[in-house]
Amino acid sequence: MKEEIIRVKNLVKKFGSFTANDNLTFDVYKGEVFGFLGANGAGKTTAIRILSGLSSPTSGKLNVAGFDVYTETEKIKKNIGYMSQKFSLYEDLTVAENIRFYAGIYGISPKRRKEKMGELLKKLEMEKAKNKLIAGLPLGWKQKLAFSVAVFHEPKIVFLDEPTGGVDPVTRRKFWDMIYEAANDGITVFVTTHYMDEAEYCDRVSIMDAGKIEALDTPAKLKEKYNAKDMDEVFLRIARASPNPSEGGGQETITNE
Ligand SMILES: Nc1ncnc2c1ncn2[C@@H]1O[C@H](COP(=O)(O)OP(=O)(O)OP(=O)(O)O)[C@@H](O)[C@H]1O
Repeated sequence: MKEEIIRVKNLVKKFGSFTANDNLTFDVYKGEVFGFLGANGAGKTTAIRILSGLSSPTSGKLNVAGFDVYTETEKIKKNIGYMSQKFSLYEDLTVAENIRFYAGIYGISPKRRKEKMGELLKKLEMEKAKNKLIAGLPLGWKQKLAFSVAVFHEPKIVFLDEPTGGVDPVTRRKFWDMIYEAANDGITVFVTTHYMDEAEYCDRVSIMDAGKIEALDTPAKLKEKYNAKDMDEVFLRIARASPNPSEGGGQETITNE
């Protein structure tokens, strides 16, 4: 039996008279890798911020990891991890300082933190970079570390908002190995991406356009339904460019390299 770990019913988020999330209804199952796709400005980050307890919905019924998004945001924050392309690590702190900082936020004991930090640095092959400032690290390393820090406290769900932006395909593939590893450990992965090859790696994919979910299914079923050879074709049939290019809009689908 599939168990819903995220339940969203009729989510509406308005900014003034503008509707960024227009009546979204969907569930995410425990342990799945759920792709949350849409063109720039479709409303993905807005929904992720709400699901992470960082912003309030205008209306709708939402439950994340067993907690209500209106009244139990602190509990939600303890049970999730969050990584965005724009905000993740502190550039002016070292690798070890960042790990310590996030472990502290999530209430991990110093003993456990020490053990886990050793394991993590070994796994990432970053033992020698332990005392280096984040600012000087290659982007691919930063992303791997940001992801590891986001799941350091073994959350039930990790939200990844465009985690692989700007890195080469090989680094992206390696990043996805880490995503699968987390999913195998039982962490539900909720991920946004503009890379359509990554959409193929997801168990299920939702595609948003102008604040609405236009399609939601497995990549195989979506390709069948839209008679498309790949997810890039599916995406282009569904998603349009943002209506307001000054808000970072415009189509930005990145196809398979
Ligand atoms: N705080 C805010 N106030 C007003 N409008 C906002 C606010 N936050 C987001 N928006 C608008 O809501 C819409 C959806 O934005 P959102 O960032 O959720 O899109 P997105 O799908 O994540 O896009 P991208 O792929 O570019 O990250 C955009 O038109 C954006 O300008």
